[in-house]
Amino acid sequence: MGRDSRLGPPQTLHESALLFDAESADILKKMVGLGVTSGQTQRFDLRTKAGRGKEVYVQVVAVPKKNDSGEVTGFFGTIQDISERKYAELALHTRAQQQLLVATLGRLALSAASLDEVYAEAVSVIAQGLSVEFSNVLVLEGPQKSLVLKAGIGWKPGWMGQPVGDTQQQTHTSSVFESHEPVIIHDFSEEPQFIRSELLASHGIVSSVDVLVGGLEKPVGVLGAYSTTIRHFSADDASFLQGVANILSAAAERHWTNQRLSHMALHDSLTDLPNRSLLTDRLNVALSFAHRHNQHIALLFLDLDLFKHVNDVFGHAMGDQLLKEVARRLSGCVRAEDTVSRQGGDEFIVALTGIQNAQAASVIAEKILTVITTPFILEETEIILGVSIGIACYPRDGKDSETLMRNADAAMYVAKQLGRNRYQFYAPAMNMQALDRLTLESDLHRAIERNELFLMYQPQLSLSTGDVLGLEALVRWQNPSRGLVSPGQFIPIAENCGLIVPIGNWVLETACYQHARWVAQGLTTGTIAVNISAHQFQQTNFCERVSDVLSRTGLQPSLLELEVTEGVVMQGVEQVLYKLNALRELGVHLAIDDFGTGYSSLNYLKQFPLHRLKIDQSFTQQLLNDQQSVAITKAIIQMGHSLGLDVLAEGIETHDQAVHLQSLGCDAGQGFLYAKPLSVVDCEGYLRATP
Ligand SMILES: Nc1nc2c(ncn2[C@@H]2O[C@@H]3COP(=O)(O)O[C@H]4[C@@H](O)[C@H](n5cnc6c(=O)[nH]c(N)nc65)O[C@@H]4COP(=O)(O)O[C@H]3[C@H]2O)c(=O)[nH]1
Repeated sequence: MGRDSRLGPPQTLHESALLFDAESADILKKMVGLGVTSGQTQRFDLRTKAGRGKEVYVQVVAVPKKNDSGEVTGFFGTIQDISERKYAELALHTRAQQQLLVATLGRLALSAASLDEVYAEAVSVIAQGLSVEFSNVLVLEGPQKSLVLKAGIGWKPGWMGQPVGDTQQQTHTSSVFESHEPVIIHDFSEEPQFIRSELLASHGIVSSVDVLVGGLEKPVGVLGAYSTTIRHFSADDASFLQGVANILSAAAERHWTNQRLSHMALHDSLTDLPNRSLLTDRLNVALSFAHRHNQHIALLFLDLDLFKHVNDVFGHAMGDQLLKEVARRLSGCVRAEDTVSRQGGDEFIVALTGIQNAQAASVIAEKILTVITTPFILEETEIILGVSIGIACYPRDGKDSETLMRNADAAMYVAKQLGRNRYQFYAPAMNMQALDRLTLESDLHRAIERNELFLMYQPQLSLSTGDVLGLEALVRWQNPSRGLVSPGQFIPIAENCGLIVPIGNWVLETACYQHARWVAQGLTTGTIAVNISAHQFQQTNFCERVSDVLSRTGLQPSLLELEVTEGVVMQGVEQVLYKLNALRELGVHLAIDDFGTGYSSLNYLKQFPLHRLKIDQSFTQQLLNDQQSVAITKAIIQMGHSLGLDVLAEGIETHDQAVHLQSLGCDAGQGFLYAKPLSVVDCEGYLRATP
């Protein structure tokens, strides 16, 4: 203050005013003036600067001295230092303000649409709460763990969104990451151990306080307040800042959790590809865009061929790995704006947007066929896959996502029917086929109870002696409105809808019963072969059922031959082996049907207790004009013999085929050359006529 205290108490208003700075002196004079006119005692607080700039608060009480006529002639009074109380009051006020700010930020953090909004509010809260010119939120981003200026107050334009450092540099922020404690710097020039970042240096920052914005798995970043003049940030300042940081870390966690949840809701958890609902969303957006801009969209429905075998033979873990790899390869076939999605199982949908014409889709389909048929190497095992692709195009094949998906699916089904590993564009007739499939399925449900199924029997002969070695039972369905339906038509449908089990059981029982009768009549000593489908074979009580049928029909077990396809025995080798052994114990014969068309591994075949390999009729029929078929047939016969098995060729239609097969060493045959599948009556006649 501007008066020497050795002079004693001030005697005049002027002397009193010298105690204060100009602003407070002015207030003093005004208040005393008010006392003169009102004649009232004046009581007021003044703030002024003491030595070294420290602020001092005083309370002034000025009591007017009056003469006999009541006029104010002077003042006496007191000036009391109330700084301590005032500072305490101010601190309380600041805390209350800060709490209010934190509470407001907390509320905003709950309702904000984005994290950026919360960050922006946080820096303004810091600036207000600590009365600083500079504040910021630095967020850790990217693999390099850069600290990016996400929000700030006071910084020059151009810095926002920029990386301003990382956790590796020896700065005060890296120290925050290391210690997880607030770092307060009163004066950077006195803390040479910290490199001042370019951001701080270019703004002339002298003092700082920084705290960590923590996170459950990793820190979010740092929050800081800065001053260009020396400022002694207190522990209270740091704890206010930490309060703000805690709100940010909770908001960031909540934001990431929401992001994760919505990602999970829209993506397939195994491959991370978009799922059906994200695909539908994107497709709807793309459809309205294509509508406005006269563009085409193609939807490719993909189903992996024989993927189930991979799961069965190599296990689900390998199946999962394979699906991930398939997803990766598919994503590599399309542009970023296209969508590859997994529908579940081994089904994928690829949506190609903004294509010039429908034919452009065939280029991608070819690409997909190439990448999927390129062998996959997983855990040193080579796996070969195929894929059937159905293509539906907007606007030609459908105007909405649902129709396009349905039609692409129908086209995929046709691609599968046509022999797999190919693509097929949708045609309106395909939906009729799908409808037909459905009505066929519902008719098939009633086929057994309405006695519409019956069996035909096809003789199997020794190629060298011409003796009848046995018969193969082949099911037929005589439907009143459809007429005679071939098994090629209804067996795959029965397999898909589970009806194959009751149908298969009926066939087994009927064939065994019929054969036992023929044996009893002395008409045959050969076997009866019955086709067993995968579902039937997989039933846990399959062996008991066979044994039960044998004892009920009285058929000798060695006269029953069960024909299973390669696919059936390649499903879960351990279990199959157990079942096949149990069947052998019963005394039943086992044959592998359609051999050469599947994926048998010789290693497994060696372990199975088999009696016969049946060469698929496709090889027999190509025998005379295709060298490759000759080579395969020869190899199958040699392999069968080396495993001690009997080999039978299916579909022999000509004498030349029979001679050729015999020359290759084939043991037995069946086909139209000898006899077509025969009704019970015709078969009886055939057996009687055969010596
Ligand atoms: N082109 C030609 N074909 C010949 C010749 N000789 C026989 N075939 C036909 O070839 C098929 C042989 O049966 P598959 O390979 O077991 O193939 C069977 C079998 O996989 C399945 N199937 C038939 N009956 C049953 C059954 O009771 N249960 C199960 N699960 N499947 C059955 O349906 C398939 C087709 O049966 P089908 O239509 O009866 O057709 C039979 C038979 O009629 C020939 O010389 N030339």
